[in-house]
Amino acid sequence: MVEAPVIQADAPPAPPCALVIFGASGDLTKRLLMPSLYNLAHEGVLDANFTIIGVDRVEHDDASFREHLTDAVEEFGAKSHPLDREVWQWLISRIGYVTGDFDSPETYERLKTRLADRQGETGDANAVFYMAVTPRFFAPIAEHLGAADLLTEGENAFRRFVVEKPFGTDLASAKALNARLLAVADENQIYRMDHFLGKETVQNVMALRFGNGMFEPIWSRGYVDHVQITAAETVGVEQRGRFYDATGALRDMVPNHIFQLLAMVAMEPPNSFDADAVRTEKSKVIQAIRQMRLGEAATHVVRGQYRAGEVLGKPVADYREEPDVSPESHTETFIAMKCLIDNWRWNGVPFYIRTGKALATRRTEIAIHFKKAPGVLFRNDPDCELAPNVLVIHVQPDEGISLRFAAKVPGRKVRLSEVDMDFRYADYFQSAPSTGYETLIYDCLSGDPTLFQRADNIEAGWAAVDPILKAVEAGMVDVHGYAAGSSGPTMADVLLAQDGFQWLPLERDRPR
Ligand SMILES: NC(=O)C1=CN([C@@H]2O[C@H](COP(=O)(O)OP(=O)(O)OC[C@H]3O[C@@H](n4cnc5c(N)ncnc54)[C@H](OP(=O)(O)O)[C@@H]3O)[C@@H](O)[C@H]2O)C=CC1
Ligand SMILES: O=C1O[C@H](COP(=O)(O)O)[C@@H](O)[C@H](O)[C@H]1O
Repeated sequence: MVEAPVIQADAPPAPPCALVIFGASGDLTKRLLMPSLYNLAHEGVLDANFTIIGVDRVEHDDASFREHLTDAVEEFGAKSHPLDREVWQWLISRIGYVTGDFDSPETYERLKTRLADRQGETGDANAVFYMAVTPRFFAPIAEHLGAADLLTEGENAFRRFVVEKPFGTDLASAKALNARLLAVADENQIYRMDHFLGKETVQNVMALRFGNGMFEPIWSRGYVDHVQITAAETVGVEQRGRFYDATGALRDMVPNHIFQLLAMVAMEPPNSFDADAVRTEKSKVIQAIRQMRLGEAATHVVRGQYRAGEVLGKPVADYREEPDVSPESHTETFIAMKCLIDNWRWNGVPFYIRTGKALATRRTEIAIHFKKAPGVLFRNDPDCELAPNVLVIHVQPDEGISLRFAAKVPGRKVRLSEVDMDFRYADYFQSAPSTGYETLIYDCLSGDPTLFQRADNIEAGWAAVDPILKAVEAGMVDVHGYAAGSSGPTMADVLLAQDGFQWLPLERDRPR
């Protein structure tokens, strides 16, 4: 094996372990997992006895798999910094491969032999099994691992597995999947991935709320008017038409990513950063999202589908002409909805959500709109219209936090204007190149499940979404066309207008 290069890390190395990747020849491994592992190696936080074992039906031996990965990493770069050959050699020398079918017990016997050989060489029996596979294999692979006795933990050896998304397609299927996984492993061995939780700004919500004295006292229905959560993408469905047309924006984004953002903003302070303390608070708030009655979905939910248009100067086809999408498709590529949270803190405060593809700009943000100040002093002055204060957490791109408030325009007459106080991560901190998976992989290797979804988090998300899925199935929520490159269907504006609000514009400058 190649010796570890000396690189500065701000965290201790994760314990030694074999990372077994099912789906090792697939897209996720190539595009995100390997670049992330490279970045972790570059940071110096992988143990000298760290090993990767790929499992896939695509024929490879160790050498040809290493070559395949080297080509892939060259192709994608190490996600924003030039490849350091020394680090890559260090990592690649720890990679092996098992060819096999996920449905065949022999695959797991070969894997077992491989893990036993590694244990003989290194004295370490830790293993993490990463399911970078299509969801129909999540439960079967876990069951095969259980049957092959690969999930039994020793006194000094952990056995964990990571499950990718999507986790179920509704509440019933998510429960069924949880039941099958929990039949072969304990909850603390299961790491359900939600890559939004790996985003630095999402994690920063807890620092903002609980590490400062000034925000939490005003973080409730007494001061907050409403909250807007946006996850706008410029990309269309690209090559994922088959998956996306059967899924839609609601299932793809809301019960997982968007509700995780909502939970970060709306949960009660946990009594520690212990994983279960945090995840219990998240579950509580997601469970408190009011479940819509069938008829309510028509007024609280807007679905959209993109039509031909132009995004960032490039033509985009009508969604129904995208590869592997039905020409009659009614699947939504955009969804906006109003959520109410039935708890003491948030009673009566609407949380508006919108997410969609082929929109004018890429922007993920959480905007807390505060109640207006009493207008007594300025009530007769047309130059002094009071606007609400808005705190925006910019999740991506250009991560940061900004606060909008009113200031006097210089001059003899009193006039008010809105100004922004703006914190940008990039101005203060140097961040390491990242795919977004590094923190999550490191945490899983280190045994910290805080940023992974517990079974009850997932089920709570689906429970809030299920009534909407039923209303859609019953044909009660139409799908409205919107031009690619726009801000979504106009009905999304109506959704807020009927409550007297407006979305923050998707296309707006953030002054420096
Ligand atoms: N790709 C991405 O950017 C992202 C993916 N994900 C999730 O990651 C997971 C994997 O996605 P992705 O990498 O795109 O999928 P891929 O289809 O690219 O990769 C899956 C791999 O598993 C192999 N495979 C399929 N069936 C078997 C079998 N019976 N036995 C052995 N090997 C088999 C496939 O081989 P073959 O090609 O021959 O079928 C392929 O190499 C999914 O859950 C997805 O939702 C999540 C976020 C982003
Ligand atoms: O999980 C998914 O997320 C991406 C958006 O993630 P981001 O990190 O690029 O913002 C989305 O495009 C995809 O449809 C969905 O499956």
